[in-house]
Amino acid sequence: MSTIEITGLHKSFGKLEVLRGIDLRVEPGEVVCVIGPSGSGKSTLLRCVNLLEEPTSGSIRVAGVEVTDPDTDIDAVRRGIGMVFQQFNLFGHLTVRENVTIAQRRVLKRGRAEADRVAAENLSRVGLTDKAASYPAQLSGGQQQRVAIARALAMDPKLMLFDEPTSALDPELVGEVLAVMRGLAAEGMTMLVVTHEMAFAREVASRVVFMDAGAIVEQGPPAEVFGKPREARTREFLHRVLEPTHVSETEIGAHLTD
Ligand SMILES: Nc1ncnc2c1ncn2[C@@H]1O[C@H](COP(=O)(O)OP(=O)(O)OP(=O)(O)O)[C@@H](O)[C@H]1O
Repeated sequence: MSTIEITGLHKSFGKLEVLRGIDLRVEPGEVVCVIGPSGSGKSTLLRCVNLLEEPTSGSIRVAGVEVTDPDTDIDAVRRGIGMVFQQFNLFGHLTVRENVTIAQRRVLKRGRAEADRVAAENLSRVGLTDKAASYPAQLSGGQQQRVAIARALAMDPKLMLFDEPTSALDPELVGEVLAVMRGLAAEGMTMLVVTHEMAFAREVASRVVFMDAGAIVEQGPPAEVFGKPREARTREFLHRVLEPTHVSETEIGAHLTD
């Protein structure tokens, strides 16, 4: 049974058709990285998986449960999914430890001692044992995002969704978050990751999915998608994001005399 099975997914916002028939499966233990131009629908796809957006049509099964079925207990489905967003969304008035324990206590009804133990375990996993008593404002962006990952992990997710988790970070802090994600991938966590970090996708993904204009244009192992892209649109995108832009003097000249 696939962890995620998306079939014929369409999503429109008014007249704007953002997802135009997505078919995608994520198998247990896979790390699937979704890449593509800005506005191609990557975040919307991720948000449909746990019904943060309501699909216009199509089917989404998470661990065999149809999330679009009105009878599905969506909160129960969400409990099995760890979400990590671009923004860390930590509570500023709570310590790091409290940020990692609050949902465990309220949602999973764990007692304080058990929640603290799980928090300590997961803060250690993301390398932040010494920050448990700090407040978010005392941490760097990279550390705050690692707290957000520890918070998600503390809920024992079966699957994790990452929506551009490093986009809000200064470049020197990106590596520490990617290192934590790399560690999770190595542990066999099932991950669906929307990312602009091509090096991460290339090294860590079991499969790379290239989206453009609301559709999956091509997908495959990173060596194939990055090394020998089949579709012209994939090649153009990769050329644009991987190559430094060179504008020759002739091109500048041509532009000026237009
Ligand atoms: N709630 C919304 N209401 C209206 N339009 C929306 C909404 N959410 C997204 N869109 C539009 O849907 C399109 C796809 O957005 P989405 O965020 O999924 O793209 P993306 O590929 O993740 O882009 P980026 O890489 O820039 O984050 C965009 O044109 C966006 O403006």
